[in-house]
Amino acid sequence: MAKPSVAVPEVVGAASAAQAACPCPGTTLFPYPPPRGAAVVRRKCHQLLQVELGGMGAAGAACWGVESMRASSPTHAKAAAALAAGVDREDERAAAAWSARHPSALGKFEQIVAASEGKRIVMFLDYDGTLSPIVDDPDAAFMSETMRMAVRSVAKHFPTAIVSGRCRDKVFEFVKLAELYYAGSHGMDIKGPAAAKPPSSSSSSSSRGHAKAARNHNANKGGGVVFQPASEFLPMIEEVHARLVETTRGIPGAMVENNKFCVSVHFRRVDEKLWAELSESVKAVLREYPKLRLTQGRMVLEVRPTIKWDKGKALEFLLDSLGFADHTTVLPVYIGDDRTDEDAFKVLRRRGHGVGILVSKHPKETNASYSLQEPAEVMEFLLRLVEWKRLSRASLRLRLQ
Ligand SMILES: O=P(O)(O)OC[C@H]1O[C@H](O[C@H]2O[C@H](CO)[C@@H](O)[C@H](O)[C@H]2O)[C@H](O)[C@@H](O)[C@@H]1O
Repeated sequence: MAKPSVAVPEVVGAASAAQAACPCPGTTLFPYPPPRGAAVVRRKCHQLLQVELGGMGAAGAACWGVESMRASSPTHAKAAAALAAGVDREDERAAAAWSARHPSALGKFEQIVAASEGKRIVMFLDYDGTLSPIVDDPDAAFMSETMRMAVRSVAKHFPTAIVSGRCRDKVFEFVKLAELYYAGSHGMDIKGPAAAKPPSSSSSSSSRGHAKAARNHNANKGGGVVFQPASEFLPMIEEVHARLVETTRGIPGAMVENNKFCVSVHFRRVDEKLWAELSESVKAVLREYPKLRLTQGRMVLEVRPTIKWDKGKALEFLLDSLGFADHTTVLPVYIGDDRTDEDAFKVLRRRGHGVGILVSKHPKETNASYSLQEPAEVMEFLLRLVEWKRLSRASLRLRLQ
């Protein structure tokens, strides 16, 4: 009889309080800086709803603005100052409750590996904020050589995928490991290593759900999987990218990044006084493209197709098409820091199978079960996994002698 995949702490408390106070059913809140108690969460509700409205398409996007942009990254100077300003008792209690619900994946390492007993771990890693620290210049978000070595070691033992909002080629330039799977453009551009196992036709129910999608993918020459569910949007994204470059040209610090199937408009280096103007310019362009929607990440506005595809779908697609859908033999582990990673955490939670790990220094609404504070802890976790695997293999060899 298969063991349960992993103990998943319930998400209750502050989040529930916030959701109860919010008028939109099903709205999930991911505030930056994180609220430190239910009362704060309630006060912030309106602002946070505005953040999430970014996910409701260009029309919905018209509702949100500077407040949500201001709330979009804990690295924002004012947010950092607020966090440094002191922590009261209520804050401390809320932080402790959050840590109990999302304990450190390092502290609970034994629990996580116990859940993988008899199963193959499949590793999914976000890039920015997970493998590389958040920096001002998106083109300079380099990964350290030690992190690269850790990921390489992990990939030797476990099938490993990078799932990023970035263009796939760009994230590959940063990671530089040919042996991995890559899902770029928030999962809309998936490619496996040349020597990857060809997609199998698994018969699990979730696989059947992806049957149509899977029919669209092609085998690489070397047998790897390639899947681009938003390919029809390519010309539109090119056009919108050019329009956004043009329209934001006069706003110092604004940067428009072409991520192939989506576009990022960065405002990390834009003076806060100009955020309203920037967001208005982006929304004005998007009004002409009803098939595109606007979401928000860490100090970035993200323009993407309205198709129902996200990092969660990419995770399911990879699991299903590579023959890793069977929860009795596979344990997916997903590590990410951003709102877009929540789609993947939700999938793991819904399947009741797998380990979601949020990278965040601060309490933050999440569907992940565990937490790690920063990329340095991600690296430590990866190295511990490698060491654990090495030791368990060695002990198995001894037992077989
Ligand atoms: O899914 P991810 O791999 O986390 O990609 C999400 C976005 O990451 C990048 O932007 C973020 O990181 C930059 C570098 O640290 C930072 O300057 C920016 O403020 C962050 O939002 C990337 O540039 C975006 O295109 C991705 O959508």
